[in-house]
Parts: sequence; C-alpha cells; structure tokens
Amino acid sequence: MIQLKSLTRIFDDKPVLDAINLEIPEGSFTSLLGPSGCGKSTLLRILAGLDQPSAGTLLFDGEDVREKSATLRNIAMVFQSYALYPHMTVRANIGLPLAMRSMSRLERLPLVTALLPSARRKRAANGREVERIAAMLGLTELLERKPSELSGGQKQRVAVGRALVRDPKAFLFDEPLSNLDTKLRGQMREEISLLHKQTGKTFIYVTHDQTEAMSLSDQVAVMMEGHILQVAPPRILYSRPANTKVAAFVGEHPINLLTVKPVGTALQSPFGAFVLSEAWDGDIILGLRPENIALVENGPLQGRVTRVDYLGGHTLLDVELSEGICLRVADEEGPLVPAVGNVVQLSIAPQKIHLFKAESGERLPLEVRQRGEAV
Ligand SMILES: Nc1ncnc2c1ncn2[C@@H]1O[C@H](COP(=O)(O)OP(=O)(O)OP(=O)(O)O)[C@@H](O)[C@H]1O
Repeated sequence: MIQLKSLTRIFDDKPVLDAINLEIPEGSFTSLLGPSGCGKSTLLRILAGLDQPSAGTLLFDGEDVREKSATLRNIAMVFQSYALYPHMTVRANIGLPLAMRSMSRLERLPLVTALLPSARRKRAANGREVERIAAMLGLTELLERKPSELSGGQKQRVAVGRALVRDPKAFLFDEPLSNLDTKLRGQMREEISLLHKQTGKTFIYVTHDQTEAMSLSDQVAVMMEGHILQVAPPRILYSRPANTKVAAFVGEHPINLLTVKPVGTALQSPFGAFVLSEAWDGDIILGLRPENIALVENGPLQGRVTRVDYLGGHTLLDVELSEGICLRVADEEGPLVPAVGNVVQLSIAPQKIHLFKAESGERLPLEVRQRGEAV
C-alpha cells in the first residue's frame, strides 16, 4: 500500500502538486490521468525517489520513505524514452540490473567470470532469469539484437523486461506508449494489462490518454493543476463524475453543459422539463453526454443541424435547439443520415443527465425524472 498525505511540491514559489491525498492499494493498477503540465510526472518522480516533496508524507506499507533513496525503495520506472544502452544487446540490457545486484564489479569482468566458478554460477543463473523474462515478453528471438535493430514496441518491451528482472515492489510507467503508433499502442496496452495480471505487482501509470487510463486501470486519479479531482474506478469516473471538470475531461467527446435555475423541484430546461428528487435552491449545471442523445424519427426535442463530423462508427453533430442553445450529439450509424441545415428530432434519457452545483461545479447528489413536454 502506498499512501500520499497532503503531498506538496513547490517549484519557483508555485505549488505544482498541492496537498495531494491518494491511496494506492497493493497489487492495483492505478493511473494518474490529466492534461499536460498538471503535475503527473512530478508525482511519479517523487514516488520513485528522484525528487523530494516540499511538504506532506509518503508512506510505503506504513513506513515514511521520504529519506529513502530511489534504490532502496525498490521501485522500477519505465520511461517513454526507453533509456536502453545502445551498445548492448537486448540480453545485456535486460540482464544489467541483475548483474549489478548479484555480482561484484570484479566478477562482472568477462575474464574473471570465465575463471571464477562462483561468478560463472551467478552469470548462468542470471542468464536463465533473463531468458524467462524474455520469453514472457516475447523477446526470445531478439535477445542478440541491439536497440537500433528493434521497433518502438520491441524497445518498450526490453525496457519493461529490464524493470521486471529487478523484481520490484511496484512499477511506475511514465507515458510509456506515447512514442508508438495507434495500432501498436493498442497491442502494448494489452501486453501491459497482461503483465499486471501475471506479476500481481502494483502498477502506477501516468498518461494524458484517457483510453489508456480507462482500459487498463482499477482506479484512475484525475489530476488538474496540481490537484486530484477524483479517484475512482473507470466506470464510476464516467458515470458519476465528481465535478464538471472531470465530466468534461473524461469521455470521448466533450459533454454538453448548461446552466438552469430550478424552482423547488421543478426544472425547466432546453433539454425538457424535469422533476428533481429534492428541491434545490440555486443554479444547477445540467450535463449530458453526446452519446446519450439519440437521433429519432419522432422525439421531444427538435433542432437544426449546424455541423456534421463523420467519424466512422458514429457521427458527431452540432444541433441548434434554439437561438444560442446548441447540443453536441454522437449519433450511432443508423438509418438517418443528417446533413447541415436538416431539422432533426432528438430524444434523451433523463437518468443519463448529470447534475452539478453551478457555484462550485461539484456533483449534486440528486436524481432527475422527466415531467412532461420539452420546453
Ligand atoms: N524542475 C522544475 N523546475 C520548475 N518547474 C518545473 C520543474 N519540473 C516541472 N516543473 C513544472 O511543473 C509543472 C508540472 O510538470 P509535470 O512534468 O509534472 O507535468 P505533467 O503533467 O507530467 O506534464 P506532461 O504530460 O506534459 O509530461 C509544469 O508546469 C512544469 O513546467
């Protein structure tokens, strides 16, 4: 279990991490997801022992590790740049941490290894371990190649292999797939997920790519401007975002957000007329995801299409309901093929509407029911 308590990092008088609280259960896959510059890498570096917090506590299994060096923390970090030694073969790159740990400087000299039986035994044991890891990562055929003779995905696997041989307590991944093309990213994502299941170790994964975070993680911590906005399993993050910022960041297309004023439990809105499960005194932001709006033959809402983006499996539309009120709609490929200028009918499911307090953007723990006709 890794615990961060009020962890703060200040650079040039500015908090890049501002009183971060986070619990990472042992064996879990936790992603740190957020836009560029939100402090993800800084947090990862502090976990690895490559940087120190300005304030707050960092506990590994209840022990304060702030004074512990990176080596003693026994955490492996996999970078996007792979950090492989270009002059060494894959075998030597993967085996290096083992040799460093189990053999003295003298024993690592080729001539000494050949002459000293203890060094020969250690080298043979290390060799078997390298081959076991290489087989696990599908690198057996590539063991004698140099990094320059490998593809991006293969280099990535060697970097993972080098982390694996150290048998660390936890793995830290810093945007490990960002140098790869879309297809390879998908493949590597599956491999990383499999690796997590095989090893049962704690994986902490930094990314700005929500597909990666959502598909891989047990829990995702959404970060923005040095704060953690929500920590939750991917499904909860999507279905019950804690605030408008998370709602806007998570999801394939930007969520529709609209401020309305309820009167007691009655809520009149351009989306329709609804009833709140409890009265609320104050402005409310309604959130509705484009994929929760359907284009139908006969629906309660009507508007004019102002933009059409065909995206393969679905089409993204902007539909103007009335002057200045525009809804983004992600329409699954169906019989209706809308064009700019068409008047279309829409329907929405009230249970898919998210409610937030307008003043703070926080989620409102209320439900909505449809009342009657659209406004
Ligand atoms: N050594 C440093 N000195 C001063 N400012 C720094 C230092 N390291 C990072 N920062 C600043 O801290 C902020 C967070 O940086 P960090 O690298 O943690 O963000 P990130 O979320 O990982 O971004 P990216 O996804 O682009 O890598 C940035 O504004 C960055 O400029």
